[in-house]
Amino acid sequence: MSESLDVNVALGPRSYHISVVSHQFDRFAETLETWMSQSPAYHNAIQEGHKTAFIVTDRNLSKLHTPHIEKSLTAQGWKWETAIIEPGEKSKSLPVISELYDRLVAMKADRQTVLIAVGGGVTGDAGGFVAATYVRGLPFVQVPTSLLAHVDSSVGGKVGVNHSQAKNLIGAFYQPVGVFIDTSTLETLPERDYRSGLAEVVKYGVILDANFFHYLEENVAGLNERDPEVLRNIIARSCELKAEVVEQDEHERTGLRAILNYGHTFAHAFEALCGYGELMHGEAVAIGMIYASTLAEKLDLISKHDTERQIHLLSALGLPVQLPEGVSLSADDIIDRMKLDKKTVGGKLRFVLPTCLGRVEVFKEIQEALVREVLAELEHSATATDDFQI
Ligand SMILES: NC(=O)c1ccc[n+]([C@@H]2O[C@H](COP(=O)([O-])OP(=O)(O)OC[C@H]3O[C@@H](n4cnc5c(N)ncnc54)[C@H](O)[C@@H]3O)[C@@H](O)[C@H]2O)c1
Ligand SMILES: O=C(O)C(=O)C[C@@H](O)[C@H](O)[C@H](O)COP(=O)(O)O
Ligand SMILES: [Zn+2]
Repeated sequence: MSESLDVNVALGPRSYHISVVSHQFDRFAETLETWMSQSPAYHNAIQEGHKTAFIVTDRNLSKLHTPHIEKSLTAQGWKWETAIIEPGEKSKSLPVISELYDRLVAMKADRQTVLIAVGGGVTGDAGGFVAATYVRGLPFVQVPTSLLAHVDSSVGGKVGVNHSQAKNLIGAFYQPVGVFIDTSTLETLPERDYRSGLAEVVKYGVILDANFFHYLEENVAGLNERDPEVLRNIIARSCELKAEVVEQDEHERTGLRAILNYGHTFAHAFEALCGYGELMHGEAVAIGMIYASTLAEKLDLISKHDTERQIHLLSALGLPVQLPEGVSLSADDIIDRMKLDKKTVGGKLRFVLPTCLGRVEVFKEIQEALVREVLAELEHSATATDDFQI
């Protein structure tokens, strides 16, 4: 994976680059300066020599890859401070955000202080929310280190934290100045976190690209072995697909961007009800996609065979396709939590459902009774090919 690759996210004055490289952390600060110089909002900072950064990272990354970023910044004459948050979903919370604000106050950060999030989706979402809100906006750079963050969370500008009742309920749309993906970080990513990222990759195949779905089916072995060439292909294609959607509907106003939420209406309810961090986000999305696809079957939108292909691929990638053994959630609770989903309007649930592999639509008038049928059916079904436990 030596060649570098660049995906552009074209959003007018908020356009930015996603740079996909391998073993090139020593070039990070140089790349950052190039991006800032090209940005209409921040080119003055570099010209005037303001080179101060606030790094947000989690405790695991602080011992692995964050030191490379710090070293690169120092070599290029930057001053920086690092704030370390605890790993895991519980850090996507307002108390953690508040602690980060305190650190920025203590270092007398100003509007030219660059916030660099080094970590998985949790660090990117929480760090990004701080960047969006502190002094009404700091320049923000994503250095994603998990597969999920490479293919999804670092791109598109959704930042925020969870409410105890619902995922990502408090947040903003705030685009980064650039996304620096060094795929070498995947060498240290634990297995469960790696597989969680694969769920969002499968999602892109179902919602937008049947050929990509087929590519994933054909490359299960390479995916399971983290084959560098396969990884590079899936990261690049996922970023391209997400960029195309975000470019057309940055703020999820037309409904197009909502397609990226396939499986998430169920998934977010499961994550909140199981307790944040019990199910990984990607695991919940894998299960949620099968619930959504089953709902689509009931509406005669998709064939049983197409749901089975998803079950088969997700299972082959070591992902759950039903709630873990021992987890029993009431339908009332699930529907209650789904009503807090950001797609819900006037108390009516909206679902992103497949009409074939490679295509989904947003459906606004789904009978609650049908959703209850799916919840009841799948709670006791034996769809998974492997047992999965959290
Ligand atoms: N903003 C978006 O568009 C978007 C998209 C998808 C998901 N998300 C959010 O992303 C979060 C999930 O992200 P995640 O799966 O990356 O979780 P995470 O940030 O909790 O990372 C998972 C675990 O992997 C560790 N880790 C990360 N990179 C590592 C590496 N290279 N080596 C060793 N350990 C490493 C972390 O320390 C953590 O323990 C969820 O909160 C989800 O809601 C956001
Ligand atoms: O970027 C998007 O848009 C997505 O929906 C991507 C999702 O994978 C991601 O989990 C996102 O955080 C969900 O957003 P939300 O608006 O449903 O909270
Ligand atoms: Zn997601």
